[in-house]
Amino acid sequence: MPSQLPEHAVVSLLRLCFQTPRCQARKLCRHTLSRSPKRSFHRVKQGPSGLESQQICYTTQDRAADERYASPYRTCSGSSLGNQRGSQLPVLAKQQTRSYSKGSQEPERRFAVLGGGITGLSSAHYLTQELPNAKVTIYESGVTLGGWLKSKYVDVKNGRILFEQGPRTLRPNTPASLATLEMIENLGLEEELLLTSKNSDAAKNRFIYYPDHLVKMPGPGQDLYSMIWTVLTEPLFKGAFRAMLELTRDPRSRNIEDESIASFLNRRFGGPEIGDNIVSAVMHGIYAGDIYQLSAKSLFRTLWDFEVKHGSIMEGTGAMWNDKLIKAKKEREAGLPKGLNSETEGSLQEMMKGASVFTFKEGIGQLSSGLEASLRTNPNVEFKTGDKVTSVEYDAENDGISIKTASNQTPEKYNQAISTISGKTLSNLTSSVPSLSSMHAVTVMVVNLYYSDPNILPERGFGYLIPRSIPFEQNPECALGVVFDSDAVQGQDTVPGTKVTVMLGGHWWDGFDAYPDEEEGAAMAKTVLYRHLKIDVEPDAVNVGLQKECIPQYVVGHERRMRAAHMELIQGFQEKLKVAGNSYTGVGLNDCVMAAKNVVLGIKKGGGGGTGLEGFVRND
Ligand SMILES: C=Cc1c2[nH]c(c1C)Cc1[nH]c(c(CCC(=O)O)c1C)Cc1[nH]c(c(C)c1CCC(=O)O)Cc1[nH]c(c(C)c1C=C)C2
Repeated sequence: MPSQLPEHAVVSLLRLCFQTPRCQARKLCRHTLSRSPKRSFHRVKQGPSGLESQQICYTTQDRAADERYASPYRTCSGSSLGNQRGSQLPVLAKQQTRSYSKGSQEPERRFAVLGGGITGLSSAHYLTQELPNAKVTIYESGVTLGGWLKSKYVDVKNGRILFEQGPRTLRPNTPASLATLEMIENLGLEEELLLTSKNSDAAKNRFIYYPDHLVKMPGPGQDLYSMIWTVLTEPLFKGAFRAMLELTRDPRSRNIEDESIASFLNRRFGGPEIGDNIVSAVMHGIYAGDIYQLSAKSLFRTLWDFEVKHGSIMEGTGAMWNDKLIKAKKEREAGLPKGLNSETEGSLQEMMKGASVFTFKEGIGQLSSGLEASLRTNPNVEFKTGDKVTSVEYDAENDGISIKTASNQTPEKYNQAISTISGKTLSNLTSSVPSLSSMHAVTVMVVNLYYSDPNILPERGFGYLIPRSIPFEQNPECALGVVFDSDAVQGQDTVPGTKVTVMLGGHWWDGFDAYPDEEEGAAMAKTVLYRHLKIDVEPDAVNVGLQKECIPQYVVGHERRMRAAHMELIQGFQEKLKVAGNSYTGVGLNDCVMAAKNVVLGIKKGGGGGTGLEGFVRND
């Protein structure tokens, strides 16, 4: 019996849905939630950094021991590992920075980078690499750098464990990952990498909770018979066979400029089940967002284009697989290993070919701390932290940018600036980009839990997601999903055990003006784990963080809004202000690094250099 049969068309479609969008792209779709639990929690305190985030951690052995937080590895509020390492300027293993270009005769130019998160640090990195005579000032309103990358060690009995409050892993084998891998090599961080194998449980097993149990998603390596059995017997796949008729449905009318993911899937698959049950879960796991608001054109670009180009999504998917098979055959005939060519041989890319995801030995924060450490050794780079930018204006006299901060009302002048702060925040600093003012981002409460028992999970895998179709009574906590961290990444903790992260809120908390506090969040997470996984033991360590407005939502009309913002940046700033970051061209970490690189390459190329949003113009 063959164990690796070619993938079924439906499975191919699902995998496409699981791809990180390579989004390029105002009408806000009507909020069609059948339920919107407007619970009121008491207001949380403001976090100390510019990002509105708040954390508390305690162990069940010693919750009240506040003095624990004196240790940098245990400090809760904003002192992530990455930040802590960076602020002490550690000598990273093999820390080195190789130049991309040498001996440049470039005139000295002053650049401002707004935001000290991963996009800001990457932008500064590329500016120093590509334009060696650039003087770079990084503005960060918080006191620490690294943005949403928040890795933190917590002491537990007999050892320490790593908790991630933001992104935890990166995908290595996507076009967007190339820039990140190149940057990792450039920073000399290769030896710090931790890879999760494609053969691991985490790579093979991803679950959706529906209606009252975990259902394994069909994926590579699964045999066709068990896939068919799952699709036939699990209520999760209701509507899958009707979905086959997609092939026979007419493509959309040219008048539809964009629509919500729910509307797109409903139209193509003849009912809401696939969207509400499967796709809504996946969108919870990437955007913590609502498929009735998120843009199909922006986030499902490939499928969106298939509909028009091939007449149906299924036909497009078939054609795509055919092209892939032809390409693989050609590569085989040329004697090259799968997916590689002579340029990638021996590189990190080759090393990554067996990996499903990767991170660093001391957490994802090592990337930002590595960048920060490298930038701090560069005399051309200046950091301005703990000071809020209050205005960004076009400086007509010098054809540049002038920036004011809370502590300095005398404008600082720059030749150009790269804004990596959220689109909405930027629109509040200038009257020239009104199109970004309606951008919205969701808030997620992230609850990390550690149990010393390594065998309490009923299944091994990456974790599970919870679709919108789970009734409120069964998910009053508004849980989005649970990551099985101890399976997803191995090698970061010094003691065995089970580590999970429960994510709460997202779009379910849209419109809330107060959120659960840390104790409530911890209690809610434990209730979720009991209801879904029957975990009834107390965790040995808990770490709760409220990540305010952490994931921008690319809602219907995102492309049009980005095109308008592009024009506004040209008109209002003569292309001297560029934008990059998760508000625009993808919410993933890889997307952010790639956006930073593209913006800097645009500047290097000369001319206007673009705005960072020119892809939306070409894309239409
Ligand atoms: C349950 C909530 C969330 C989980 N992760 C995130 C949320 C809101 C955030 C997130 N996850 C991904 C991204 C994109 C990052 C990138 O690619 O660099 C973000 C911002 C990746 C991702 N996670 C899942 C999928 C299908 C993807 C797309 C890329 C990929 O295939 O890796 C699934 C997933 N996320 C979570 C769980 C529990 C889960 C699946 C079981 C947690």
